Amino acid sequence: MSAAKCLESAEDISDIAFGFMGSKALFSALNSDVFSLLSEKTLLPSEVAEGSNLDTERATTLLTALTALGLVRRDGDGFTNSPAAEAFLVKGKKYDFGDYLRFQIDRQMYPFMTQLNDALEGTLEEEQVASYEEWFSDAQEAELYSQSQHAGSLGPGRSLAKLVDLSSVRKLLDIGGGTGAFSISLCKAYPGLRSTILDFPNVAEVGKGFIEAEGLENRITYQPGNALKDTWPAQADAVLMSYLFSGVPGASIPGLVRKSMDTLTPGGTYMVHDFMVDESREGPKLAALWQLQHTAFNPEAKSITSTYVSGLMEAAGFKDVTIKEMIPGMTSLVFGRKPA
Ligand SMILES: Nc1ncnc2c1ncn2[C@@H]1O[C@H](CSCC[C@H]([NH3+])C(=O)O)[C@@H](O)[C@H]1O
Repeated sequence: MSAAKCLESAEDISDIAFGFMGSKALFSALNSDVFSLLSEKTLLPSEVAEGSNLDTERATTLLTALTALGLVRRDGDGFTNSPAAEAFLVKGKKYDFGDYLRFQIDRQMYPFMTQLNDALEGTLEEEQVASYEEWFSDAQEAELYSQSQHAGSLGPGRSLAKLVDLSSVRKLLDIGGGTGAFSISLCKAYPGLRSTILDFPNVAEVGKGFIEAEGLENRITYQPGNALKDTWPAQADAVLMSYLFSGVPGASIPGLVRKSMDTLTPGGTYMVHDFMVDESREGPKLAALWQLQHTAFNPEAKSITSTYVSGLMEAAGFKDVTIKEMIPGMTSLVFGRKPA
């Protein structure tokens, strides 16, 4: 349960209202490679300017903002990375997620937020409503999104492999599986596993590259298509839907749960991973905000709770339905078993 913060002051409101300036400072610094330049050293603004596409005056302005945000810190006359920036924003570091922020968040999610008001009021123009199908019919958009999503999902895929025992599963169906990050992590953890990914054709093209790079092309294959319209591969002993519910119209979710029940072999496992808020609707904050973000381009999206998902699964006949937190403060996993 997340107890929501209850604000008292005007400054608290300003922090939210002006938060977008901080987001942009972070994205601009990533685009200009500032954190990589400052990695394990202290530089003057002129030296940052020299190593980037900034000039000294503007490098000073940006470094000052980054310092005020705590992403960077002063060190004598110069600037250096905070421990968080050093660990998570420097290119090539093990836990670097800078490209995910730069590509998916800054270039794709941020612009969608400018249409949130219209989305909430139901006045979005037809062409602003971006089902993933239309959005990803543009190969470049599909690539930009999927490349960064891939990096973000490999870790959660490893967590899933530990949370659910898939040792007796032979055939996984990864619906909306994207570039296969979950399938790759699960196949690495379970040598007897094979996966079929159902996703749009342009996503499949990007995914094939990742799968070949892992040498898993014999175990992970694509069936390109639309999960809401096209036939699914018959008979799987596990079905996974990770971040599918947040991208489809809310009204289609119950049908996806029932269809998973029909597709699974007896004893099969169904897993749903997504942004889910608590039943109390107090948070977690990032789950609630991500649901709002999805509404900006998919106004028919539903703000789901984990108990809504577990209820649908139980109504469809799933047993031993279990809820676990996956990405702390952000996503949940609900899984259950089809009776043998
Ligand atoms: N109707 C649909 N049919 C097939 N795939 C879809 C549909 N709607 C959304 N998707 C895909 O769902 C994915 C959401 S992103 C999540 C990718 C992956 N499951 C992961 O967790 O990393 C994108 O790759 C979309 O193309």
